[in-house]
Amino acid sequence: MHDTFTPRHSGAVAVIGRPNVGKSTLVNALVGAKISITSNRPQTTRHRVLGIATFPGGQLQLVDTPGIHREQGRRSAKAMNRMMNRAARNALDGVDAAMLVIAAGRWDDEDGLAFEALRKAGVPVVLVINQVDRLKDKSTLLPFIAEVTAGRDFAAVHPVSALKRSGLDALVQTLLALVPEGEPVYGEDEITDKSQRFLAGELVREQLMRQLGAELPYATTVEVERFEEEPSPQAGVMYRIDAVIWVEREGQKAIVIGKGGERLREIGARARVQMERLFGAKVFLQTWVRVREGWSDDEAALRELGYQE
Ligand SMILES: Nc1nc2c(ncn2[C@@H]2O[C@H](COP(=O)(O)OP(=O)(O)OP(=O)(O)O)[C@@H](O)[C@H]2O)c(=O)[nH]1
Repeated sequence: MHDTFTPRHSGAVAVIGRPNVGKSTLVNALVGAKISITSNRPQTTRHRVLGIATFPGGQLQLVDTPGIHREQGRRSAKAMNRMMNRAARNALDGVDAAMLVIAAGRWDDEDGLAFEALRKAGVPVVLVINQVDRLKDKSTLLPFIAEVTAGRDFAAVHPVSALKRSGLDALVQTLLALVPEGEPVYGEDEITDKSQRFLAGELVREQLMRQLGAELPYATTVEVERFEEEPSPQAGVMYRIDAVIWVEREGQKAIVIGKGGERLREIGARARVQMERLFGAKVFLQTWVRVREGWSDDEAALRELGYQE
């Protein structure tokens, strides 16, 4: 009740972490809907997706930043440091706080460099230790926290499980306290600044990654050619969605389609279920695979297909 008299807070929070630690799962859990795609294949996230999470105490605009903490191959520590500082400055422009997400029990030099870059950019950093549900021996958690936080001034440390949604309330309270006082920037029922059309494409891409795994050609993208909302006598509205999966070679097309078209059917069927859940309406989805040679090297083609690095 007395909440009415407490000022609300609102601000942007960057989500940073190595591939596969669970950033997208965390954003989805905080927002309460599926807006950022997840798979167990590293580097799933190619676009910055802003998740909007509104609570009684205020609103967090979550920026999923794939760039800053990417595996940099065998570069020297110095070059890597420079790159991270640059990436941090760009990605962090205008954010009020950052979450450095790690997986419980795992911390490496790259996490240390990311922390330094964040501190240099002047944002408070909350350490989010995700996947605590996977720890076999829970007594290892406290020594791990002690080791990671030694000499590093994190604004707060939160062990969580994004998958099981545990520890998230406390994390939200911390984040709200770190962002400035202010009224929500977005409406209460808004969950992302991305269009439904964009999200539909992402859900197809998620199924491609899940179902093809290592077989998936790197140069694959999804273009939503048609996205139409129609009145439906039974269900209010329904959506007609046509999605094209672009690959670079005929051989890759055969892989995506599968024997007798089985794989493509399965990809479409599962993506449709996810879309219906997200949009809360019936979806008719058609998917095609098309070949366009060399698109991944062609900047104009990339822009046309909706890439924004
Ligand atoms: N057990 C467990 N698994 C988790 C948890 N959070 C995420 N995962 C799993 O970890 C895998 C990677 O999760 P993502 O959310 O895609 O990871 P990400 O950090 O966004 O990955 P990129 O997009 O590649 O940067 C998925 O299979 C998730 O289901 C957690 O709290 N516990």
